[in-house]
Amino acid sequence: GFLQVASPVPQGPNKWHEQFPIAKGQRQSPIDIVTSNAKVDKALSDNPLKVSYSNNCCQSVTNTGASFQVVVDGAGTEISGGPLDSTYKLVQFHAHWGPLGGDEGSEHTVDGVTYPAELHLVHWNQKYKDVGEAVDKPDGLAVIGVFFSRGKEHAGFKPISDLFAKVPRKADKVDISFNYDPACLLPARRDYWTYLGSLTTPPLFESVTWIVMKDPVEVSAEQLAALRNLLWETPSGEGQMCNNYRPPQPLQGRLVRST
Ligand SMILES: CCc1cc2c(cc1OS(N)(=O)=O)CC[C@@H]1[C@@H]2CC[C@]2(C)[C@@H](O)CC[C@@H]12
Ligand SMILES: [Zn+2]
Repeated sequence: GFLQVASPVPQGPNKWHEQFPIAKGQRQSPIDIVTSNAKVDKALSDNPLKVSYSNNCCQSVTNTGASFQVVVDGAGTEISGGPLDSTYKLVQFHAHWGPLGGDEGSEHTVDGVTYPAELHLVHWNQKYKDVGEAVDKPDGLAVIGVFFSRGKEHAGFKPISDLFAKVPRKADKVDISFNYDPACLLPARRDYWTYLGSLTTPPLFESVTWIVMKDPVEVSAEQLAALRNLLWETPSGEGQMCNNYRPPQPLQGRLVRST
């Protein structure tokens, strides 16, 4: 989890409730997905999740000080169907990861199992005028989570992971001049779990319909290591960005549905 230190470095997750009481809310994320408790919902397959991304939507990669973030021009980059009652537009994607070589780092866990990293593709509901209006509404956001496992190199992730060395410091930014279709980061099998949750860092708004893909995608140890080209503030000064994940939160009786 995040480091427990005095400001200016951000406070760790178990201190967030002091400034953001919603941290102890009824629909916080991430959660541990207990697969035996997930309920298969035919409605999810009757109206399949539709992912239609364009291949020139990615504008830039930036170091937010908490993750990398690929900023997307959402034009024509939308998802709908599945658990969603309207069209949601992609605005950014980022990830969370653990220590070098470790197996923790994902935010969601599956029957207590962690993955070395988790990608989040963040979308906002088109019924709102912009992401700023959508961000704190109960149906405002939809985030697709994809687990990264350590294995062979992910050719589709390489153009992005090669850019991390160019944005070492907070607010560093590099333009993406090549065509890139973020759908290449999704697993081939599109089965998922879905539940109502929240942002996983402050402001922790309870505005996210989570869609967590069941299958991880493989990335190489080098690609996981490239995440550490990103630097952030630590108590002893600048250090490699890692462990930027929130641990699982109480389910509070929520239902997790499954395709
Ligand atoms: C990394 C945590 C985070 C913050 C935010 C989002 C997504 C986030 O990651 S996560 N892990 O999917 O919850 C989506 C929308 C962002 C929000 C932070 C606050 C805003 C930037 C608002 O000011 C307008 C859009 C908002
Ligand atoms: Zn995230």
